Amino acid sequence: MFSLNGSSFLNNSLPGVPRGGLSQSRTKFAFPTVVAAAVSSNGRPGENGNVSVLVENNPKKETKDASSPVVEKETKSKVSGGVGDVYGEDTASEDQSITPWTVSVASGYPLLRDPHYNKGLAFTEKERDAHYLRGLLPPVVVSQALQVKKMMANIRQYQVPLQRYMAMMDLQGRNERLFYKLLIDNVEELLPVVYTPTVGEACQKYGSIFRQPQGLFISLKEKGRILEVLKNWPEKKIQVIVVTDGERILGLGDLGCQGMGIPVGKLSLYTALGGIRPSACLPVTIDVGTNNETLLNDDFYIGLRQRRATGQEYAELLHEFMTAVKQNYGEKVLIQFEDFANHNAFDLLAKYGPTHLVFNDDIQGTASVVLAGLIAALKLVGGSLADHRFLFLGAGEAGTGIAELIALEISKQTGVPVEETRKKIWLVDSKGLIIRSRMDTLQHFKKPWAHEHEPVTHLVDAVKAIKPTVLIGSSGVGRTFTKEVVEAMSSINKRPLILALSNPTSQSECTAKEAYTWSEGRAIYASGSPFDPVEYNGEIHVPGQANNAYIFPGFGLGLIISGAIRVHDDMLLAASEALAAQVTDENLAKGLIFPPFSNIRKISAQIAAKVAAKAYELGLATRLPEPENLVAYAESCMYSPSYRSYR
Ligand SMILES: O=C([O-])CC(=O)C(=O)O
Ligand SMILES: [Mg+2]
Repeated sequence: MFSLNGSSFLNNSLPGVPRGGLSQSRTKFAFPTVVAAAVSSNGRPGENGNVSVLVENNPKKETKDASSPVVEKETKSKVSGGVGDVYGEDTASEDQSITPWTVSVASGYPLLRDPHYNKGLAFTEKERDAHYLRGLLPPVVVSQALQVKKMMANIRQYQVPLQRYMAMMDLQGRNERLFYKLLIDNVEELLPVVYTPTVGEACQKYGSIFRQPQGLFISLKEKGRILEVLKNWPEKKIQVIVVTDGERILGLGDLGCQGMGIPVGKLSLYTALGGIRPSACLPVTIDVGTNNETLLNDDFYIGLRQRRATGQEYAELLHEFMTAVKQNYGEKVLIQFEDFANHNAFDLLAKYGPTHLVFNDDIQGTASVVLAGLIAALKLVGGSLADHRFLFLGAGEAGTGIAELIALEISKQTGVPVEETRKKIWLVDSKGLIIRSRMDTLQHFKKPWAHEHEPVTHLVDAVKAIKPTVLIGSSGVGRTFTKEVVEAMSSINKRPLILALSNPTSQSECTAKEAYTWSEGRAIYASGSPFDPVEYNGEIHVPGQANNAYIFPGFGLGLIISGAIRVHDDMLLAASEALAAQVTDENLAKGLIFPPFSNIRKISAQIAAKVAAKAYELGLATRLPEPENLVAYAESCMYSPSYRSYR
């Protein structure tokens, strides 16, 4: 698509195209060779309400001669009662080639089918006249507020979470602004639907519930052509890409191509919670195969039916992708790696950190969120971070990422080198406590955590030996904080801090109820997936949700508004401090070490401001001059889902 700029064009018809669109005039206008759109300054057709005329077509692979007007070919359909079949579509047999070029006009019927501009029953009388909608809608005109009310009532009727998810995805594909309005206004209720935990089940069943494709699929078949594939995406001004290769979806393992639900879900949070425009978000799934036998044998599987490519073949595809992204979208596009397996996640971050604006949510996002929770929790348990001892179950992306950020923060606070502060932090993996004697066989990202100690195999024994004040689960394996483990934590600490981070709910190390019951109401508990409040001995305990969703949307917004070109660890620390500062005494009194999600857009603006300030301080920001009030600036940049008026 190329843009025809100029304001007069926005208000008038395309040359040769009657106002009101091609759909009403197909017999007069055949095979337009011009692909044109009313494009506003942000590259999005009519984003500012200029939806007068939008024509898109794809005559690239034109097989017919554009100069021979098809209209003159008197083809009469034999299928549907002799209606003119000017394109020969109905009369062609199934094995006959025809050109599938389409003409869509953001007016009349196609306007109702375009999720970016559709408002459904909220189109005003004036808009119905101006955009040829008369008769295409029932007479009533309703407000967006009423549409929200109706959709929420509809969604609440579904008892099965996956049905709610599908209803939300359908809405996103039908009326984007209404989708975001719903999500923003009902964030606490709908986050678990479009995101963790339901998105996990959606990915597991993605093939069977697949309807409209969402996002960009880049498979081994596209090797050598990734730049071309990026150009197929309809939006040109991309600011955030979330990419997965589906190898470690939440704690559910390898879901191959069906991991697409994750980038789609994360990006809808970028918009709803962080205010990034939906048109600037690009979900990507890289399909290099799957080692999941169930999926390989599933008729409905949507991905490549082969085992995962590894080594050079994998690295080359990823490198082509990273190069093409920078070439197509420039230096300032944020690439968020999501749910890659450990063996690739660390390497990708290390490899592309110096050359691209990359962020690994599972390593860095989780770390920043958990550190924020710990900083807030200090007000309940006392002392400084350096006074605490930390024990992790799980030494993968989340575990080692959190551990490193804690060590870094303690080092900043105390001036003690990070090599020393790491000694306050112990990790247990599937083979037991990570200790010096295991050094030779440890993966590189575990090595900094190998301290001097006797071998310990079981978590409960590690708790007894290390005597941690904080226990963090990040192994992706559910039900591992047993009664014995929680009791051991509670016998050592007056207020044991227990974080069960693995997702979705089925993989949680222990439930909120278990943590409160087994600690006799003393635990300070937060989990990756949400749990309801729990009553124990007449007292209500509210579990916090230690989920990345607190940080990445605001973090990304901060990078974008400052025009940052690289991510720096100090930005993660700044984000943690900004989030921790949002936890009120009232929250803490309920045992909550994270603020409620209901305030998340305000929180995101605070995080964005601190991250942007750090980018300026570090000389990594390119948007100059630095805005005076970064919070106000962040807020002013945020997308609002209210309908625009169409002239
Ligand atoms: O998606 C979430 O809820 C958090 C996350 O990144 C993960 O568990 O991989
Ligand atoms: Mg993740």
